[in-house]
Amino acid sequence: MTETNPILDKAPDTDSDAGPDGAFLRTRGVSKSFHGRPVLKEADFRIGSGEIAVLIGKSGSGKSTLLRVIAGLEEPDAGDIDLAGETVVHDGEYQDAWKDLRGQIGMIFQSYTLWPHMNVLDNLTIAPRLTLGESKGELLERAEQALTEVGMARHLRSRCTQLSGGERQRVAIARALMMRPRLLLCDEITSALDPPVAAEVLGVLTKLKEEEGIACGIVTHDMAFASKAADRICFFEDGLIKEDVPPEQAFNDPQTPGLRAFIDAVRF
Ligand SMILES: Nc1ncnc2c1ncn2[C@@H]1O[C@H](COP(=O)(O)OP(=O)(O)OP(=O)(O)O)[C@@H](O)[C@H]1O
Repeated sequence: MTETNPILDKAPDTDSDAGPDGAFLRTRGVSKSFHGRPVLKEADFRIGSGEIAVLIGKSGSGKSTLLRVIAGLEEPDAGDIDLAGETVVHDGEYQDAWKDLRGQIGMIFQSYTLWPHMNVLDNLTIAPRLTLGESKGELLERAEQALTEVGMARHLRSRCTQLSGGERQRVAIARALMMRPRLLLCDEITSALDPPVAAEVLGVLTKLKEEEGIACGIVTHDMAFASKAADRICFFEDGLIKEDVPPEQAFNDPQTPGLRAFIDAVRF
């Protein structure tokens, strides 16, 4: 019997959903100001399918804002965003393709944002129940599959208040998987976790990129985590990416003065 994956069976083919340069996500010249103060200044960024790009940089440099703009939680003022080979934002304006493709983006935050009074199954199924109109049976199967992906299958009926921080973060990843994302954006998801637990979360993300071809963008201040997780380190400074290199180069041979000073300051 052929094995099926209910999460991915309905997702687009990984090989055919990237742009011409192989990037699943690309931002070009994305700008965003808050109260007249520019936070993103024509930021160019890309993530390929099956790749983890880690954004590092000083606090307040605009890393989270870039993720939030990509996720559609903040509107860009200008610039283009391509997703799965389609332009979803052009010159700061959402295009028709955005409606079809926005569901391919999942975002996870440091604070888990799980409903504490609900059990794990309810936390996983509430959004697809409200938005996809799928049957309980289908959703149960998907929830089991998503929890298996993150090594939490035995916690289907656990209350979230009974889970440790690392377990909650894995449930938060499983919840994002319920919506069948092809792009996962993670904002400081390990900063409340101790190193062994952060390593478990890293294992989950690595498996998702390698086995499912998910594109993953991570913002973190944890340089040990960044160096292990990243295929590419993107150094963010003053509203745009100043250096985009493999982790070995970022940490051992940074080219720009900004990244050199940053790495010296945070050396672990
Ligand atoms: N909704 C908002 N309204 C007003 N200002 C905002 C808003 N979101 C972000 N900012 C401001 O934009 C700047 C960049 O914030 P952002 O959170 O993107 O930085 P960051 O690099 O992710 O920082 P950190 O590493 O501390 O999370 C900050 O000065 C922040 O106060």
